[in-house]
Amino acid sequence: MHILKFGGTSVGSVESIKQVIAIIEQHRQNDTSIAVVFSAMGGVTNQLIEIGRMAITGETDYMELVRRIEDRHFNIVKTLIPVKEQGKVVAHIRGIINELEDLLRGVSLIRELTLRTHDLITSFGERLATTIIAECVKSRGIPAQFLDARTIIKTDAQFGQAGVNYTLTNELVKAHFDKVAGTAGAPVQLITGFIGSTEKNETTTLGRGGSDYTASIIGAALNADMIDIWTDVDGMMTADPRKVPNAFNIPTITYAEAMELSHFGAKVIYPPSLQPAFARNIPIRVLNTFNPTHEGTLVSRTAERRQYTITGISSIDDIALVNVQGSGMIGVAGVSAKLFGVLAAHKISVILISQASSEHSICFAIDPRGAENVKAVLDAEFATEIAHGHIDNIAIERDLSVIATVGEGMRKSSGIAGKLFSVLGKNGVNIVAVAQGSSEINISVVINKNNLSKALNALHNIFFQSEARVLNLYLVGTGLIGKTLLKQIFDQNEFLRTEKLLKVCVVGMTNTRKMLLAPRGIDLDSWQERLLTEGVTTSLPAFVEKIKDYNLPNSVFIDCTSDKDIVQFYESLLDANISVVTPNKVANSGPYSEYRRLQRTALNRGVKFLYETNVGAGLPIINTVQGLMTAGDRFLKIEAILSGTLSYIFNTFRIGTSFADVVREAKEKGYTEPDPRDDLSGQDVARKILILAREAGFPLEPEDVTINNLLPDSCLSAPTIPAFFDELERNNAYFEALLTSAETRGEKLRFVAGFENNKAVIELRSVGPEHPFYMLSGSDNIVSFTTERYKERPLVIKGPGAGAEVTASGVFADVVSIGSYLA
Ligand SMILES: NC(=O)C1=CN([C@@H]2O[C@H](COP(=O)(O)OP(=O)(O)OC[C@H]3O[C@@H](n4cnc5c(N)ncnc54)[C@H](O)[C@@H]3O)[C@@H](O)[C@H]2O)C=CC1
Ligand SMILES: N[C@@H](CC=O)C(=O)O
Ligand code: NA
Repeated sequence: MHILKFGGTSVGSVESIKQVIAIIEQHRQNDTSIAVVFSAMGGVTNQLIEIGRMAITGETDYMELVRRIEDRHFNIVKTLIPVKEQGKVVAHIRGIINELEDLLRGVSLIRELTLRTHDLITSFGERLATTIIAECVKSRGIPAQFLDARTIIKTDAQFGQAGVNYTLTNELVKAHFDKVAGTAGAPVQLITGFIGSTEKNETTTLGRGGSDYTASIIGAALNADMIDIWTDVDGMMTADPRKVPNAFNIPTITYAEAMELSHFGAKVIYPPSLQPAFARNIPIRVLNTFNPTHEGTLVSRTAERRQYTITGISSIDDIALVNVQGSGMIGVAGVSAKLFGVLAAHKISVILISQASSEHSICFAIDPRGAENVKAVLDAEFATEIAHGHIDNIAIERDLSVIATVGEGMRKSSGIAGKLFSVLGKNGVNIVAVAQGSSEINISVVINKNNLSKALNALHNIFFQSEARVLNLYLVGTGLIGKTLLKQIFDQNEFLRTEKLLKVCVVGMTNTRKMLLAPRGIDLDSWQERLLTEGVTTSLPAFVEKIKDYNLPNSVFIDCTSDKDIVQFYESLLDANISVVTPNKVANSGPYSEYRRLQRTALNRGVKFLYETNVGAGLPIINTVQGLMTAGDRFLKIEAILSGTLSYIFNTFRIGTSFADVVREAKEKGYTEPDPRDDLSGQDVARKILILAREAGFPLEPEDVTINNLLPDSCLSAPTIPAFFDELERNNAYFEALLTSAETRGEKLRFVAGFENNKAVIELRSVGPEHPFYMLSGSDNIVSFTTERYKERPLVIKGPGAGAEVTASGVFADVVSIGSYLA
């Protein structure tokens, strides 16, 4: 025997009922013997409750609502039952509605609605729906029979949530089905869900999940092979898809997992109502009436081997935490008995409990609507202990959520809690309380409500690993480097997704004109167009505020500008657990205290502040220095060529050519700063040697760097970029003279930065063929580190140190390393 149960949405409309009939026909064709349980048409139970309420208050419009229910049912008859049979069915329905109307007239006369009558009124929903569907099924030539569950499910008289008399019920169910099996044609039993009756034949209802309960009771009594719960979603999902867009279907789940998940708000099924089936080890499938070929979710005693260690993540979005604490609780037996005793006596349901082994405090989560009441109750109950100072005041904390990570797989593997706390920590989600039952299949954490979505998505992303981890990027600056970076991300995304399980998603971008924020991602093959058409006028403060508001997990802010003002936002971004990656040297080359503060903030927040491209573009210079420092080496001397622009210029400039033109070429090749005066003035190199010295452990200030000028004063003081180029033209002879003097000695011009004995000096030198800096070409940078461990021969890094591709690539590598760190 196979039991099918269809919920309210499955029987809510003409179309869905057609679908239901098709599913029943399918089973008949497959020759499975079935019994089918139905809920009321979607919304009808609530309408009946409302009608009852109106009837006692004497509001007469309730008849209008009754008419609406009647019409909805008549409409099914008119569309799904052949005309010649309609009269009979309409009369039948009318008869049932008359009975309801008589009952309501009684209620409105005596102005009283007992729970008993309330149950009777609500029973009409299932009775009407099942009656009609039975007629529809029969009119299709399928042998079928309406079965009023009140004749087989016997309960006590606890109206509203009646307790089932299993002994009697099981007997009646078996007897009925035995009798049906002996009947010619063995008609399919179409059964009203949700209702039963007392021994005195008074109508009762079975409480929450009532129709599932009916299916479960009958399935258990008949020892069914399977129970199918037909609903309007493709089974249970790894998380609520409204909160976690990447959630997906769970093919198999155990009873225990289903129970834990549903306690934490996953509402597809209500497992307590399936208890009779669980007890008999009857598998239950959750299926979608509107997508009947989908495999749905199989709930059974043991789940098959899983790909993931956890099965699902669920949450209760709004809870309050009650904290009872005090020195008088330590080692005193009976405090928790008293506490939970009084909560039970006041019918206060506790969602989660946590007590540390110090016994100094117990905290528990409750529905926030009851928080005031709980406080009053506990204040009264513990008045003496509070007065004597044994217990501090009872404290209530609000605006919290609880997230439950559930899975049988957690029982056997270590590191799950570590992963969970680590991912929340790296995303700046503070954990207010934790609970793990000894069954080990649920770890619950209480967090601030405003972090709920971020936490759910971050956890889902990390635990369901075959799904790529998402990095959410916000890019400021879509100039040379920014644009190249976007292109590189676009080209590399597929590789990162498949090979590194990393999904890099650009969710915001801005330049000086327009900004665009799109938490669902911006397509990188058309970002220019989107920024132009959908972007709004740039406001950096607004952009940053929005980033914080979105509170997306694994967020990275990328500054691809050379702007000085933007730097002021770094600290607050890091503070909000957003990593920062930048080629912009401004932040790291201001006052030492500011440099230090950013480092500290990132460290304290567990996020990253990365700037490999501050020195030597994509060359691994900063990482190398940091690596040596971490390993305890000490820096003695740094000597370097750190300007790609100046390297290019001195490798290209020849007597008889225009120095200004060579500078223009460097700019066109993407080597210069947005303002090339920064390069030629030595400013850019000064920043770099300062940053290197700081990374090497020396707290230098900008004024500790001496720049021996390369340019004549008139060039240095040029007020605009065009004026600067004019001055360069005018001073061509000066540059030729520099070059000639070097060449006559067989040397080359090099703009060298040096750091030794706490002093940094930058100057133009001419070096001979024996010098390691002689053999450079193009935009090459070179840096030579003499350290305690690299004393005899220095550690040297050399290669192109400027240009769009190599710089963007260095920025990209920083971004990807954050992806690995977060994983
Ligand atoms: N070119 C190279 O080889 C290297 C460059 N860098 C650094 O990369 C950074 C970017 O350089 P480029 O791309 O060449 O500059 P760029 O001038 O081509 O682009 C700068 C972008 O930033 C935007 N921007 C500037 N201020 C802004 C603000 N306040 N709000 C929003 N957007 C703003 C501009 O609209 C533009 O889109 C600079 O800091 C530079 O020092 C670092 C290493 C190497
Ligand atoms: N303008 C810089 C670019 C890298 O920082 C240079 O020329 O080196
Ligand atoms: Na670098």
